[in-house]
Amino acid sequence: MGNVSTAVKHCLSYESFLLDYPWFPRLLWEEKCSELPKLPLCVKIVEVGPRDGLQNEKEIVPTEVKIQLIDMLSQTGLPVIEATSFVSSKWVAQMADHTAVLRGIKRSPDVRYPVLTPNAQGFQAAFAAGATEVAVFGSASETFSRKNINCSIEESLQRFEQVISAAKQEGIPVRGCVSQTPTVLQIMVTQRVVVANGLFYCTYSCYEVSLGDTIGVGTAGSMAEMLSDVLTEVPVSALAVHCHDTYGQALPNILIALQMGVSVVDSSVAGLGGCPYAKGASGNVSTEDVLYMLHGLGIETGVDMLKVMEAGEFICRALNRKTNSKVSQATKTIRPFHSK
Ligand SMILES: CC(C)(COP(=O)([O-])OP(=O)([O-])OC[C@H]1O[C@@H](n2cnc3c(N)ncnc32)[C@H](O)[C@@H]1OP(=O)([O-])[O-])[C@@H](O)C(=O)NCCC(=O)NCCSC(=O)C[C@@](C)(O)CC(=O)[O-]
Repeated sequence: MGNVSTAVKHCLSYESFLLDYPWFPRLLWEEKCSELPKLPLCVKIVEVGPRDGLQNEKEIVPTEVKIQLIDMLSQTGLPVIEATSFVSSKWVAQMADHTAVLRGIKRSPDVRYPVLTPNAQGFQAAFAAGATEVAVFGSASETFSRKNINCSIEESLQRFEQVISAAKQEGIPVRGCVSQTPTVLQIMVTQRVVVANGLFYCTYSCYEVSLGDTIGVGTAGSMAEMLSDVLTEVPVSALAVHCHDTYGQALPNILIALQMGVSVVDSSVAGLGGCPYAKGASGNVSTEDVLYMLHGLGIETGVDMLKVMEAGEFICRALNRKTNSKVSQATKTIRPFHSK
């Protein structure tokens, strides 16, 4: 029955299924189909490589390299590319060239380019530089909030209110990002008591909230538990997931989220990344690997995986390092299956 279940899952119609299993009754096929978790038909990928990916680089990456990376990504079909962040250069020197990056890129009319803005000062600078979308970012952990943005969760929510109200006046959409906590236990506790409230607050004003497993310790089980809690407060259409791959769990975690109805996934070209204020956190899940999984499931993204791989090769060459994308590593020797 196991093989049949797999076949049911991958068959678009009973008729095509019958070609392999001519003896299988229609009613049972329908029953099996209704038991399977439904996956979204389309997924929106939010590319975070140029910001989350590069912010942790020790050597300052030249502005032209950042611009070329974003320009290459703009040609791949990605609908959203997080371009940079308007944070303090004393905190994250790598993002000090935010204005030059935002002004230097060739914007595609089909792509949105959100930038991170932690406070009103960041918003004003981003707006002056021509940002047309911003993102606020907070945390479900008091400790991480202080380490990352130097304030308590409550203070951060007040700052977001200022950003959101200024953005609204200018007609600029705001995304929200919520980072999780450093240990599994804290995650389980704070997700219930803080994230749900924080998210409710954010979704009130943000068009979408990205739930970050910042240090990549989540499992399929904790993702399911966290999402079912959050979904009691927030509609699934307002949620995205942002998984780091520290423990190699990012893809299963994303798959669980998809099965629970989430259809927006943050990822980073070549798996670049890590948060400067989350020690030990490895890169984000790679965009190439997410695309390979999604396309393998028959889920549309509108993104050309081979072009993303080219952008990945470009940035890895510029950084003089190997890609973290398993798909890119594998396709150096093996032709890709799902090369859409
Ligand atoms: C939030 C602040 C600015 C507070 O920093 P602060 O020091 O508490 O700010 P302050 O208000 O006390 O001001 C101190 C100085 O900072 C300046 N300042 C104040 N605001 C700004 C600004 N926006 N841009 C530039 N400069 C700013 C301000 O002008 C002043 O300058 P001074 O008078 O000393 O010369 C600081 O803590 C900061 O920049 N933190 C950045 C943290 C960061 O970028 N972390 C990485 C991104 S989050 C992430 O990666 C997680 C995520 C989103 O991807 C999700 C996941 O992975 O799960």
